[in-house]
Amino acid sequence: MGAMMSRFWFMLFPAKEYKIVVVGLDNAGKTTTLYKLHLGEVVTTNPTVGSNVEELVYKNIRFEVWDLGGQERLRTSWATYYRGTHAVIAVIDSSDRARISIIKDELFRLLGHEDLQHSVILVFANKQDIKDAMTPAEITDALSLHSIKDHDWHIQACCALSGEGLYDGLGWIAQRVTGKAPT
Ligand SMILES: Nc1nc2c(ncn2[C@@H]2O[C@H](COP(=O)(O)OP(=O)(O)OP(=O)(O)O)[C@@H](O)[C@H]2O)c(=O)[nH]1
Ligand SMILES: [Mg+2]
Repeated sequence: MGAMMSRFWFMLFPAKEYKIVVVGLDNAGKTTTLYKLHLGEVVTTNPTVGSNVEELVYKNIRFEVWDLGGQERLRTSWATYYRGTHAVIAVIDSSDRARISIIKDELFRLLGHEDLQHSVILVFANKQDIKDAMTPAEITDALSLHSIKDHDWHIQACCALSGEGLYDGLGWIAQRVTGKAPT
């Protein structure tokens, strides 16, 4: 009876789901991040063409997470995923110094999009396990994150292979989108 009641309740009042889009250049580690969070495992990835979408539940909060392909020819289609987005995760390959200015340009283009006006921005400084990876402070400077005034943003060091830092980042998003302190 209890299960039936809770099912009925859920049908009447479905729990809110928050939408996250995951962007970043090809090879940044977006798909690895999504599946490490979803399955708790490192999956073998191929470059994403189009998108992957999975539901994550974290601290009773449901997220619909869209992982987008980062190759240059695919970036123009990122905007087709933006509507209804509560949070953007920008995954950075912290060892890819040569292309940090490219993702900076993509990030600022995205910040100007009207469908993301109310979205919060989490930057994952991924691949911290690689020797000589840029630190979060270096990436903050390189991306001019302090110049972002119209969006709430946060940078989190992480390693998608070990999972280190991923839940800290998701916790920040959870707290920002629900307005509640994490429990
Ligand atoms: N050393 C290291 N390698 C990582 C890490 N995260 C991901 N990788 C590797 O980076 C490569 C690319 O990872 P993907 O997750 O496929 O990258 P992506 O951002 O989804 O790439 P696209 O789908 O092409 O946009 C894979 O070989 C991953 O194993 C990390 O934290 N450290
Ligand atoms: Mg991918």
